Parts: sequence; C-alpha cells; structure tokens
Amino acid sequence: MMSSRLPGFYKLPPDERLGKIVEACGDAEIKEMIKSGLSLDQADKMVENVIGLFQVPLGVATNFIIDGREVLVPMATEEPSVIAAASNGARMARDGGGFFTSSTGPVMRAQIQAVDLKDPYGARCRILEHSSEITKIANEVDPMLVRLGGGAVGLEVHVIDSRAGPMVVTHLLVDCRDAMGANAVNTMAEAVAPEIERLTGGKVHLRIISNLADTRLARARAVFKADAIGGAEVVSAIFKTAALAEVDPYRAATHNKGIMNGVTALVLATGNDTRAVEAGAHAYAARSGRYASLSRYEIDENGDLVGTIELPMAVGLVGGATRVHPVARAAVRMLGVRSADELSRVIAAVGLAQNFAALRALATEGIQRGHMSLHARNVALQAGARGEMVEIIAERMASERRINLERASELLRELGGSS
Ligand SMILES: CC(C)(COP(=O)([O-])OP(=O)([O-])OC[C@H]1O[C@@H](n2cnc3c(N)ncnc32)[C@H](O)[C@@H]1OP(=O)([O-])[O-])[C@@H](O)C(=O)NCCC(=O)NCCSC(=O)C[C@@](C)(O)CC(=O)[O-]
Ligand SMILES: NC(=O)C1=CN([C@@H]2O[C@H](COP(=O)(O)OP(=O)(O)OC[C@H]3O[C@@H](n4cnc5c(N)ncnc54)[C@H](OP(=O)(O)O)[C@@H]3O)[C@@H](O)[C@H]2O)C=CC1
Repeated sequence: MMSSRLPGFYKLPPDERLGKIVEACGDAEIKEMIKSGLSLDQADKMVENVIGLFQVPLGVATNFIIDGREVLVPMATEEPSVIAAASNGARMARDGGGFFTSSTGPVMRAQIQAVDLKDPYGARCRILEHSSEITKIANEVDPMLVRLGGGAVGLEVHVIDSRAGPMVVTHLLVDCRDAMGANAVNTMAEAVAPEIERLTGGKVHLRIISNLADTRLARARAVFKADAIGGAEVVSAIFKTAALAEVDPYRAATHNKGIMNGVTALVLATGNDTRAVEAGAHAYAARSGRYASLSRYEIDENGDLVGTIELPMAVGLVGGATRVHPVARAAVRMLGVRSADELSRVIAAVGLAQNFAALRALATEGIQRGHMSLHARNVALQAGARGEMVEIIAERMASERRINLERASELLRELGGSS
C-alpha cells in the first residue's frame, strides 16, 4: 500500500509533486486529467452564459490514514495555510492510528408541502396509511436507482403551524446510493405530489430536497496522542479552547468555518455541490436551537485528546459535475474511494484534521505565525514579486513578523525585483 506520508513534498515544484502523487497512487491517468483540466467547451455545457473559466489552486494534503488506509486528499481552495494545516493535523493523528469513521448511509429527504387543509392531523394519518403506495410511485420514476439498491425507503409526516396556517409536510426518505441525489429526489417529490393532494384534500406547493441531511450523517474520530501534539499542557489548552465553541455561537461560527476550510476544499475538488454541504453543516450545527460546534474534544484516560465530528454530508460520485469535470474525476481516483458513502466519511475526517490543526495553533502560539507566513507569498505577489523573489520576500517578511503590502513593496525595491 502506498503511503500518504511524503516528507518534503511541499518543498518540490508543482510538476514534481504531481509526479509523486501519480507514483504513490500508481495511476498515470491522474496526471492526464489534471493537466487537461476543464475545457471551455465542457464548461459551456455545464452552466449558462459561459465566458471563461475561474481557476482555483488544487493541492494535496498528505499524511492521512483513514480507517487504516493511507489516503492522499485533493483540496481545491484559494486560502493559504489550509492544505498545510490539514496535512499537519493528519500527521499528528497518525500515532493514534489516524481517523476512524462511520455514517448513517446515503438517505436524503424531500419535502412535500400541503396547505389549505381542513383536518391536518387526519391528513397526516391518511398519508402514513398509504406510505407504501407513495414510495411505490416515487420508485417508479427512478428504476435505475432502485436497481442499484436505492430508492424511496419511507416517509415522515409533520404538521407545522405557520403564519400561512397549518401545513402538512411529508418527508420522502430516499436512499441515493452514489448520487448526491437532489435531482433524483426532486423528481420523486414532484411525482408523489398529486397523490398527497388527493389524500390530504389540500394543495401542494413546495416539492424539493432538504439540505438539512440529518439522515445522511458522516462521522470521524481521532486520538491525538499527548506526546505527538506537545504534551499534557497542549492537550488541556486545546480542550479548553474547543469548549467555548460548544456554548458560544460567536466562537462556534469561526470554529465551524475552520472545519469547512477542509470540507469545502475536498467537496469542490470532487466536483460536488459546496452550497448543499455548507447549508447542511450549518443547519445541523443549529439543530438544538442554539448554533454550536460540529466537533467535540475530550481527554481520555491516557491523557490523550479525543476529537470527534459529525455532520451531514450529501456528496456523490455520479451526477452533478463529478463525472464531467476531469479534475474532479482525477480527485476521486486519487482518493481511491469506491462509494459516495466512503467519500462522505473521508470528508468528515478531513474536517476534523483541519479543525484540530487550527485549534492547536489557536491554543498555543496563535494562528498568525503559521497562517501569515504562508499568506506572505500572496502579499509578495500582490506587491508585484515574481518567480523566486516571491519566496525570498515572503520569508523575509515572516522572519521579521511584518507581513504587509508596504513592507513587501519596500523589499521588492531593495532587492531590485520591482517592475
Ligand atoms: C501552517 C502550519 C501547518 C505550520 O506548521 P509548522 O509547525 O510550522 O510546520 P512544521 O514545519 O512542523 O510541519 C508540520 C507539518 O505541517 C505541514 N506543513 C508545514 N508547512 C507546510 C507547507 N508550507 N506546505 C505544506 N505543508 C506544510 C506538513 O505536513 C508538515 O509535516 P510533514 O508532512 O512535512 O512531515 C501550522 O501552523 C498550522 O497547522 N496552522 C493552522 C493554520 C490554519 O488553520 N489555517 C487555516 C486558515 S485560518 C482560518 O480560516 C481558520 C480559523 C483559524 O479561524 C479556524 C478557527 O478559528 O478555529
Ligand atoms: N437543494 C439542492 O441541494 C439542490 C441541488 N441540485 C443539484 O443536483 C445535483 C445532484 O443531483 P443528483 O440526483 O445526484 O444528480 P443526477 O440526477 O445527475 O444523478 C443521479 C442519477 O444517477 C443515476 N445513477 C447512476 N449510477 C448511480 C449510482 N451508483 N448511485 C446513484 N445513482 C446513480 C440514477 O438514475 P438515472 O440513471 O435514472 O438518472 C440517479 O437518479 C447537483 O448538481 C446539485 O447541485 C439541484 C437542485 C437542488
């Protein structure tokens, strides 16, 4: 089995890094797909009114062991230090065996809203009495999904009071297998609407997937050994830092933003819908009525730090852009995942690694040293530095702890690199 531990990887030029990835994965096609990228012609078929491509850097986080498997993680992000931090978090989890994951399986919900009802509770019961007919109607519109072992698996029916009067909202639960499922689920929701109208005597308006995918949860757990992360004091400091995010929404929003640094980068790299995953994550974080952190940290009997995360993860390996975008296809091959469920669990592990690395920095030296020294290259670029001058100026600014545009421009003039 190849190792995701690639010391010195980040010091190589991009072409050599790609070579290492191809070698580690034993898959030469990854290189072709990444090199070819998305063409304008393909883009023009994906969305509307295309005039060009918006490019985002693609990097690879190293060091991940997930459920005993070495994994290289493709990440598409514009933010410096995110990929370094994910690799750093994953490295510190290795002594504890890496990340261990679980999930609920790929079930999504569609909502079908019936209004103008005489007897909402009676209507609710009539729908439930006919649940097998309703799931049958839903499954008839997607025989392929059913053949693959998925399809509509059940119903929940909720009576909800609103400003517009009582409503009966049917949740159609659909096993989406390897699809994110929105198109599939929405088609089913529209197909069952006439039957819901017949049973309720009301009018159906809204028929759409819910992005609060709480029947499609992914979880990850890691033990960060005290010795691997700086000792008992660091364990205690991280524990206390993380505790604030459990009870304070102002902190929880930033804590979860840190988790999404990793989650969104991997969701985007695999061509999945970042908005769907983000909406689900934040809604799940607020499910108790108070917005809170998506991860938890505890200290175990050995004095090690146990990190856990649970969040909705509606991602697919088919549908959307996943099979159209060549770089997304390369990303999936690099990950070596065989199902959407496995992908969802890898993403949860990356979210946890990302969160842990940020917390460790916050609980110890602060975020600025690590983050800003990598951001310094952006500042040097903004000042007009090019080629090797970018690294030289970034390193000078980081060592002086003075990372700003003015200093970058000064250094550029001093070192004779100005244009
Ligand atoms: C930035 C580091 C990793 C430096 O960390 P360091 O301690 O200077 O690095 P190190 O030299 O000891 O290396 C440790 C490992 O980090 C990785 N690494 C180290 N340097 C690089 C690099 N140049 N390029 C790629 N990978 C790098 C690499 O994996 C390396 O091990 P190796 O595999 O080589 O044996 C560390 O300070 C860190 O993890 N900081 C956290 C940074 C972070 O979270 N950034 C996200 C942006 S800030 C934000 O948006 C979120 C936040 C903070 O608000 C969330 C929150 O509040 O919770
Ligand atoms: N609120 C939201 O989040 C919304 C999101 N979207 C968008 O919907 C898209 C995702 O929808 P999705 O339904 O996944 O896309 P698709 O409709 O493209 O793919 C799903 C279909 O693929 C076929 N399929 C082939 N192999 C498999 C397999 N192994 N597992 C499951 N299905 C398989 C199935 O049947 P068949 O071959 O018969 O098609 C299935 O219905 C994304 O682009 C998303 O952005 C759209 C609306 C709302």
